[in-house]
Amino acid sequence: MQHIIPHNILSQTITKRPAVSHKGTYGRVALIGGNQQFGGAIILASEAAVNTGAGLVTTVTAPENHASLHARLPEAMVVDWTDLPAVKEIVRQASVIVIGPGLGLDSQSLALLKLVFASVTRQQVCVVDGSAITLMAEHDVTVPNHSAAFILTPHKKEWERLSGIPVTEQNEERNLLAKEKIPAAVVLKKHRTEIFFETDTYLNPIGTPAMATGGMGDTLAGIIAGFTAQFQPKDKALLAAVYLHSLLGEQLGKSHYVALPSKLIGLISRTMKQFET
Ligand SMILES: NC(=O)C1=CN([C@@H]2O[C@H](COP(=O)(O)OP(=O)(O)OC[C@H]3O[C@@H](n4cnc5c(N)ncnc54)[C@H](OP(=O)(O)O)[C@@H]3O)[C@@H](O)[C@H]2O)[C@@H](O)CC1
Ligand SMILES: Nc1ncnc2c1ncn2[C@@H]1O[C@H](COP(=O)(O)OP(=O)(O)O)[C@@H](O)[C@H]1O
Ligand SMILES: [Mg+2]
Repeated sequence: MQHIIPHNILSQTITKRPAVSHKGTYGRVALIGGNQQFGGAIILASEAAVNTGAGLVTTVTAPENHASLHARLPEAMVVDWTDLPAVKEIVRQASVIVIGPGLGLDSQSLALLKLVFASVTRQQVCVVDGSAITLMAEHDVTVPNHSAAFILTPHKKEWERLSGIPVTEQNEERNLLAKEKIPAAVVLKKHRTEIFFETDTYLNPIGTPAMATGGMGDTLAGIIAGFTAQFQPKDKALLAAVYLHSLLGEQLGKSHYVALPSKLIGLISRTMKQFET
C-alpha cells in the first residue's frame, strides 16, 4: 500500500534525551567509504552522522583521507580501510554500518563490501549506498537473507544497475516487483523519493531541485545512520531521516540557489531540537 510520509514524522520520532544516559546510549556508527578520489563523500556522511547525534562514530577510509577527516571532524575516530582485521572489529562493535559513499569500484572496495555482508548480524542496521550498490550489481553480490535490517539507498541509475529496470522504464509496479526479491528496505532517491518496505511504500512529499548537487545522497546516508542508531522503530526512524534531509534542503532552497550538503549538515542538530518530544 502506498502512503505519504506524514508531516509530523519528526516530532513522532525524535525523543528528548534521558538524563541518565551516555554516548553509548546513542549508538556506535561505522561508516566505510572514501577512496582517494571520493574522500569528500565519506567525510560528508560522517559529519551528517555526528551532527544527527550518533554517540560514537568511526570512519573507515583510505589513508589519504585521514588527515582531512581529522581536521574537519575531530569527533570521529578513523580506521585505515586496508587493515581488514581492524575493520572487522569495528564492524562487529557497530550498531549501524554505512557502506558505500565514495567507496569506489576496485578490488579493495569489493573486499570491504564482502567483509561487511559476511559479518553483519540481526542486531545491526546496514545502510548500503553509492558505489556499494554499483558493486553489488557488477559482482552479483546479494543482500544476505538473514533479516538484519538492511537499507539500500540507490539513485535511479544505481537502481537501474541493481534491478535491471532502465531509468526511463521505472514505475511503481515494476519497482515493487524488483524490490520483492531484495530482503531490504529500499530508498529510491529522486525528486519525490520513495521508500519500499516489505509490504508498504512511502512517498516523501518534500524536497527541492536545490538539493541536486554532489554529496547530497552521501549526507542522507549519514543522517539515516544517526536516526536508526538512536530512534525506534527503525522503519519510522528511516522515514524521519529522509524527511528531515528534504526539509533542510527546502529550508536552504528558500534563500540559496543551491543547497550545499555541508550547509545542510550545519542545520541538522538545531532543527532536531525543535522537534524533540
Ligand atoms: N565529493 C565526493 O567525494 C562525491 C562522491 N560521490 C561518490 O561517487 C561515487 C559514484 O556516485 P555517482 O552517483 O556520482 O556516480 P554513478 O553511480 O555512476 O551515477 C552517475 C550516473 O547516474 C545517473 N544518475 C544519477 N542520478 C540520477 C537520477 N536521479 N536519475 C537518473 N539518472 C541519474 C547519471 O546520469 P547523468 O548525470 O549522466 O544524466 C550518471 O549516468 C559514489 O560512491 C558516491 O558516493 C558522489 O556522491 C559525488 C560527490
Ligand atoms: N530535483 C530534486 N528534488 C528533490 N530532491 C532531490 C532532487 N535531486 C536530488 N535530490 C536528492 O538529493 C540526493 C541525491 O543523492 P545522490 O544522487 O546519491 O547524490 P550523491 O551520490 O552525489 O551524494 C537524494 O536524496 C535526492 O532525493
Ligand atoms: Mg549517491
